[in-house]
Amino acid sequence: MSAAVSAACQVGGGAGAEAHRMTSSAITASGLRKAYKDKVVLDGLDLEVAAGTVFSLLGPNGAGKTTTVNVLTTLMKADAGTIRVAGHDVATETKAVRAAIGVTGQFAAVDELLTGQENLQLMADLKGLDSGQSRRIIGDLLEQFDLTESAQKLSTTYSGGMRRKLDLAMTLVGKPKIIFLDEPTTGLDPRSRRTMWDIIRQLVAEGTTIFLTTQYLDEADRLADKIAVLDQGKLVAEGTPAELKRQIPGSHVRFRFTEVAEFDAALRVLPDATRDAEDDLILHVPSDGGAKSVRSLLDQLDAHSIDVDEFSVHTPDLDDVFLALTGRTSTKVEA
Ligand SMILES: Nc1ncnc2c1ncn2[C@@H]1O[C@H](COP(=O)(O)OP(=O)(O)OP(=O)(O)O)[C@@H](O)[C@H]1O
Repeated sequence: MSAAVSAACQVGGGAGAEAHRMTSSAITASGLRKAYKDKVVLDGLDLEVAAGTVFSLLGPNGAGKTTTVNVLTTLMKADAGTIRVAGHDVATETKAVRAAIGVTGQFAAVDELLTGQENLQLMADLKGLDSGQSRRIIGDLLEQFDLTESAQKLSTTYSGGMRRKLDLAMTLVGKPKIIFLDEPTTGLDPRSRRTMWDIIRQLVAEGTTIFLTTQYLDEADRLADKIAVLDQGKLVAEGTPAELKRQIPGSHVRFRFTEVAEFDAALRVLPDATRDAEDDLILHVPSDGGAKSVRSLLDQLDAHSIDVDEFSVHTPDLDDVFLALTGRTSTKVEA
């Protein structure tokens, strides 16, 4: 999402200027369709995001995530389908939708010629806050985002992490009920990423709804109440992280042997074992991965004097889910 897009949405938000009707669904979309000429990008999408939760939209590059966000945030018109955001129809109540949402893009909407404080002040002025209100809100946000010390410095001197935090802080000036976060931690170091996660959790604890697109599956795993996987314009799976993980083959223990003879013997002793596709000294044995089951497998090998070089327990993560559902490895996993 471009800075212009991000800025347009932020400007559109209005500090609670318009009371909006909040239902238990913050966002509902049904039959969403969008095509660029004859290329269908969203092919009858249905979405439901409960208020006060984190909803994560995952998908490979080009799946249609940004198009979905653009349509939900009024920046682009859908070809068909109905969408309600914060209780308002996106097609006919654009202003009310914009007043209820904030959008933070991958590319910061931060003005580099201004200091951190001035950027926040600009947002406060755009929202029409009086000076008392804006001083209090800006002070609180600078403190919450650990930016107080850098507040008087030009934002061009900020690190990537600080700019993203400032970008999100600017979105929060208007106290949006629903925030669209487009890849909020891409390129951040692990510490900044954790700070961002804490901020997101705190926002949700206060009742904000977060619509998160991310290329980090572990991020969706940690933050999302519900995940939807988009592939070629359709949702191929939807559920809690645990539900999605249950949809794919379960955990297993991986044994490595040093000798082919040991490997062959183990294959005879452990009837459920299967060969690794790439390494002919590795076996996989289905298991819940618990200490008891692993000990029992090791005891069986021991009883036949079979030496194991090393073993590891593998439980499915969202990467496995993504691979199983889309036939592609996702994206990136945090180091
Ligand atoms: N303005 C446009 N005109 C034509 N095709 C477009 C336009 N915008 C996007 N597309 C195409 O629509 C598809 C979906 O794009 P979109 O940006 O929504 O995907 P995405 O899931 O956000 O991808 P990424 O993870 O790479 O950002 C892609 O194939 C893209 O090339």
